[in-house]
Amino acid sequence: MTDAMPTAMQLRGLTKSFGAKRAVDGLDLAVPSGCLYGLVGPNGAGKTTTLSMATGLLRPDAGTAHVLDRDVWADPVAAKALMGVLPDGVRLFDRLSGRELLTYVGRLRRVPPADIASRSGELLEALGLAGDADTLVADYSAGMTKKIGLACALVHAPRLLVLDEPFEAVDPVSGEGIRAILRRYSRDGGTVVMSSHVMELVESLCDELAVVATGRVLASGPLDAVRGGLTLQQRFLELVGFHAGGEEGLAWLRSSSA
Ligand SMILES: Nc1ncnc2c1ncn2[C@@H]1O[C@H](COP(=O)(O)OP(=O)(O)OP(=O)(O)O)[C@@H](O)[C@H]1O
Repeated sequence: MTDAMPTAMQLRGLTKSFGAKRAVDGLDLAVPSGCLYGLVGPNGAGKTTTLSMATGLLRPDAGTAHVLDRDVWADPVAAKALMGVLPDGVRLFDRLSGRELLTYVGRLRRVPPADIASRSGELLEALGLAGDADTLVADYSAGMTKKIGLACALVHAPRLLVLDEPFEAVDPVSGEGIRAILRRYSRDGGTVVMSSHVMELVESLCDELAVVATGRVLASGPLDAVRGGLTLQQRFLELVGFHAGGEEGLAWLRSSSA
């Protein structure tokens, strides 16, 4: 990382409401180039909405999003060419096999055909999908679908990867494979922004992070600075507020009352 490198992702005052619900509330974020950046927060914190606005999938009500100095909403073609995105819950063309889907995405991204073939083979192998390369994506499990989505995000060798819950539904062996891919990608100068609920994962993988709740950043920066001597789990609970109790009203769940 050098001072000359542009900030990989810069969000300023991002805001989005759904009806009366303010999902993202003037959110600022600066992700340095070359780092593995985690976005953590409780359910409904606004992580997916933020990443959708940052990647050109959802138009903000206010604020700006830049990736590598390109304005995502003023110059979407240039900005999107620099990014690989694994969105949450977006449908893939699932009547294609894994290999066909990668070929399709590679062609859309103008990757030369010979490179698409070799990169697809390597990605399918690295993600444990080689044996299902010719199976329809519609017949993939949730974890396999996540992995082929990640392969699609990588096939054009983007400079910035934006991943919404990349480890969700993924088994531990594949998870280790994905970590290795992301570490290598970052070592080679790529930047990763990923959301996750798994604190141990963020702690072991990410250099920097932001804790988000109710659409705002509660804390951000290098991992050790955010943790402040605690585990990330402890610091997270401290920041978002842990409400113990509430289980008193569930007495009917006791199996002995059946
Ligand atoms: N399309 C939508 N229409 C209405 N409300 C929405 C929509 N998308 C998100 N929201 C609301 O915006 C808030 C933020 O949602 P978002 O999906 O961004 O949170 P999240 O941090 O990604 O949550 P999770 O960790 O549960 O995936 C929530 O209150 C959610 O109900």
